[in-house]
Amino acid sequence: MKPVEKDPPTLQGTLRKWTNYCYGWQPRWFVLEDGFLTYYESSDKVKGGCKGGVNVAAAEITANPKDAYRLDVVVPGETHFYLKASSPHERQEWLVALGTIKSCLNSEKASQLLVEGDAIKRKQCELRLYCDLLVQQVHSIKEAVMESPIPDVQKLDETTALLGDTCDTLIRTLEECVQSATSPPPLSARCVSSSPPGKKGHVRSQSLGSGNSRLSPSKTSMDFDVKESTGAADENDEDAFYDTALNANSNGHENGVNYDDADAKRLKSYFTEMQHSFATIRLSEPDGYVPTKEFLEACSELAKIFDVLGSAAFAPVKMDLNGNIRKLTQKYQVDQEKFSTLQAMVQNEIDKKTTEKANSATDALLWLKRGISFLREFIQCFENGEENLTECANKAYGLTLKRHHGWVVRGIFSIASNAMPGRDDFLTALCFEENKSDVDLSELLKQLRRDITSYVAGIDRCLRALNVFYKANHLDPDLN
Ligand SMILES: CCCCCCCCCCCCC/C=C/[C@@H](O)[C@H](CO[C@@H]1O[C@H](CO)[C@@H](O)[C@H](O)[C@H]1O)NC(=O)CCCCCCCCCCCCCCCCC
Repeated sequence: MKPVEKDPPTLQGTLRKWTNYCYGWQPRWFVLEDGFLTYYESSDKVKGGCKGGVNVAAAEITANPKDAYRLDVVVPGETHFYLKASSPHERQEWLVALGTIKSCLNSEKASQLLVEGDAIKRKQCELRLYCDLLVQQVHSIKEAVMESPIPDVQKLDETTALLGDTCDTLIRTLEECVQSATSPPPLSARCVSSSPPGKKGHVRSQSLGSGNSRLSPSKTSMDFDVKESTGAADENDEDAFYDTALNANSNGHENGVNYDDADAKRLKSYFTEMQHSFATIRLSEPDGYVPTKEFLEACSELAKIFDVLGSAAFAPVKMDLNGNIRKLTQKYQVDQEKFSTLQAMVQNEIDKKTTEKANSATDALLWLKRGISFLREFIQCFENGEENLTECANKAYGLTLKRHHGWVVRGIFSIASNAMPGRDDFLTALCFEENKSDVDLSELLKQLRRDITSYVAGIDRCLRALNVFYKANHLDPDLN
């Protein structure tokens, strides 16, 4: 590593870069200079030209919370550099240099932080809450260490992971704060997405918490990655993980709802473009077993709604949802045939008396069920004519999740529900037409209502069947 005394900072050195599944992590020579991170085959091949590069101002830089060597430099939908330093200390140096460059480059925009809008005030509240959360989580870690001679490692792991997540969210929110101040964008403009989530290779209109993607300068001639990493981006993408793990035999379909010719002019929306939907899940007759694969696929697709809604405030919710999907996916993969239905998975734990074990499928599914019940109530409230989506979220929360949450999580919910867009922006966000401004909102709403009806019917079928099973086995305190 060679720091070069310059302002903004310059750094060069070898990092291992993820290439693909054949070649894995390969050493490459990286140069951070003039706001760009470029890489070369090796230090002695610099004259041969760089293999790729990224405009640091436009990139999200993340320190992997689980791997102390790894950092990611990502321009959402464009360039993914998954990197490993040779030591945590070296990673830190790269992070500091990249972060410093980023803030240098953005400081001109940041200096315009004079606009005192509602958005900023709300973000300030979020920041305060995240600080409280940090204090609380540090306290929990302290407790976990002190409570007995042998610290509870699992509790420690969970709390430290949460602490990392909170820090990430805090930082993202700070970035959003700066960006709201420099250019408060109308949500309808923010969520413009020409290709929807759920399709491979889609360009996320806005990744969670990445304020920068919103204001990213358009791709410059330097934002490129010479195709060394076929599929590497997908393989490292959390969403892609679920698609890949669950989707081995799945054909693309238009959310399984049959539309006749009269629907030929259907507007593209979150629902028409989704690959997996609750609407298409078929339960076994007459037992009502819920197919594991299809259910988890539909849940993964649901988690993508938070990318569409696009606020960092939804990050903890998405993370929790994906965490439970991951737990169930992992168990499913142990024996796909045996665990082809959700009930079979839970029954297996009942038989082994492990339903109450940490990370059990039973517990993960219980929380998924609660989340989906929340969604069900949220939609119901909207369908009943409530146009204020924060109200819908509050109502649904009171009916489903609130009683299971302590004050910290209630605070997180409050942030998330206040980040809900207004009705029109919400509808526009669900619309995936390229020229959203030309779309007749009432036409869109009519279509969405039809799609939502079959979506909700699918949710109801699954929830009913799962509730019967959970109730019969005394696995859900809400039902007994
Ligand atoms: C309307 C938008 C706001 C969405 C807000 C949803 C409500 C979120 C409530 C706040 C959740 C904060 C995140 C973390 C919470 C967890 O602490 C909590 C408990 O976690 C569980 O702990 C167990 C151990 O005790 C552990 O074993 C288990 O694995 C773990 O999960 N988790 C929860 O409360 C679950 C929350 C899931 C919420 C999913 C909501 C999905 C609904 C999406 C609504 C989108 C609205 C647009 C709809 C458009 C039409 C499709």
